Amino acid sequence: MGCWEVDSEHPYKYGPGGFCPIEIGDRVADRFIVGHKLGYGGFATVWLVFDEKRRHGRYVALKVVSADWSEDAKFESTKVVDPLRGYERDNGSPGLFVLELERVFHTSRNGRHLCQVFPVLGPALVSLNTADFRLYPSFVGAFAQQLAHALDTMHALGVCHGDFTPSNIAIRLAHPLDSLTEEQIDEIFGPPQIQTLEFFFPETPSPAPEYVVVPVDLGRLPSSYLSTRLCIIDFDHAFSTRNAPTQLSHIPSQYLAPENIFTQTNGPPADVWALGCILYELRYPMALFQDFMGSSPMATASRMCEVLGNLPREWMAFPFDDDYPVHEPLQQGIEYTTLGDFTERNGFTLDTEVGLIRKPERPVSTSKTASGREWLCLPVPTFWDTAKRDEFRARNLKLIGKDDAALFTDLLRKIFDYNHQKRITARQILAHPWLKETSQKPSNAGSAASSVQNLPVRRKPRSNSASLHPTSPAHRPNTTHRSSSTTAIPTREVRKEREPEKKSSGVKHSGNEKTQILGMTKKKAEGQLKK
Ligand SMILES: Nc1ncnc2c1ncn2[C@@H]1O[C@H](COP(=O)(O)OP(=O)(O)OP(=O)(O)O)[C@@H](O)[C@H]1O
Repeated sequence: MGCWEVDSEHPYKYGPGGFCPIEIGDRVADRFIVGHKLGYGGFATVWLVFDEKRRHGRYVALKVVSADWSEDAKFESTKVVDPLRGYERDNGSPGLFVLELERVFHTSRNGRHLCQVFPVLGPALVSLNTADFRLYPSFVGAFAQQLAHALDTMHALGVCHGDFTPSNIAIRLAHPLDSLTEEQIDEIFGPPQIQTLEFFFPETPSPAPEYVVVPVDLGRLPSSYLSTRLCIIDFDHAFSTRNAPTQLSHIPSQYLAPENIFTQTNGPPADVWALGCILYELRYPMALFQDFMGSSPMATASRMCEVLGNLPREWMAFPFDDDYPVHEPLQQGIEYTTLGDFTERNGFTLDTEVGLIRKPERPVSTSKTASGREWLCLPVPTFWDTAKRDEFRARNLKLIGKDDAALFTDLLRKIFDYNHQKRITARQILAHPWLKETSQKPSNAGSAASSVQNLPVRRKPRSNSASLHPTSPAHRPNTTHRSSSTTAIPTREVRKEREPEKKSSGVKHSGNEKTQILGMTKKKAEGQLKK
């Protein structure tokens, strides 16, 4: 298929049993009119839809699951999350966990798709700390506290998330979008951006839509629409702590816990490991165990060795085939690799990695109409000129202090214990001094109870971001920069160049010239395609 650089699901996801072909303006399940794309994952596409029946409001998020994954046996997890549903009911909403409001089915030429109705949420964490945007430190402590609390609650209720990543954590809206007209929503998000697929699917009828859509940047919502509360989504891979599966986790490689890679063990400690990865990513725009050369369990394990020191001896000698651990009997004639063969070290230990964290300075703003992204993040322009980049950093991105670094490293070391039985629990994380320090700073933006008035004061933005037409550079979609070098030694600088590759939800999209811009309705879309 070749490389696919557009920020959308890969076209190969479409086919019998695969993703549901959906275009802007389509009517799904005889009821939902598709307005914009909100996101995509390995199993589904998620859309901002207008609900003709308005059972849960005018706009909802519709997650349309691939046909094979929609079969009864594969959404068993809904029973698993019953304790979370009960918790939400007892503790009032909106709460920590976002569970489906309703489910319907839709039949496409690729099969029968489960469509889950959810409330519309704000930006996912994955889009808040990237090469182009840095989350203000005032949010870091509050978010860390909420995440540890969510995990602690889940584990206390006997549920493991199993896919705890920055893509599955989102900011709740302060209030629904329902007072906005479709035109106002279009003004906020701009016209949908698409990539046509005729090259991939010359046959008719094609199993794919005519084009795929780049997800909107939910950070373009005015800040008044965003709360400071995080919530956890996507419980598709959740399981009961009493019945943990023995298998390689579905979680993306860079969040895999070592015991999962080497012994297929799943459970609360693996969620905690993933939380450690997320805490680091709240502060640094790159995954800690993301290898420069690519994403796989072996690449992750080798990064663990680099950052944390060698794994136990038996794991260093564990066989991998094609970068995946081999848990079946070994076969003759196959050349397996082991981590023992991996000797490369570039000196990036946990201490040096944490020492590289820079805090963005918050420009003070009082404007409530600034875009959510401006309120949450410092935009970082792309500098090709090193002097300019250094000047920008010196002015806006300050290295974290020694005390902060020492406390944060201490917490991460306790989380990244290779022995999952000795690993700190979510509850113990809540009591760790780093969390206490950072979540109680006076400038803090978001204890669960804080309101917009308690937030740090903000200076009026330089641009006309008060309008519903976001025009500042921070609002414009960014072009993903990809390093063409795959042979260079993975120095920190080179890895930074590659930062944008890992985050692909909501904000970034390819600079591919063929990506087109469309209006909201299908009619408009068709008109553009004919041009
Ligand atoms: N209710 C929502 N409101 C806004 N955006 C959403 C909502 N639900 C999901 N999204 C966006 O869609 C993306 C994909 O959703 P989700 O993680 O549920 O799909 P998935 O196919 O199950 O993903 P995965 O590969 O992680 O299992 C999310 O990362 C998020 O950016």
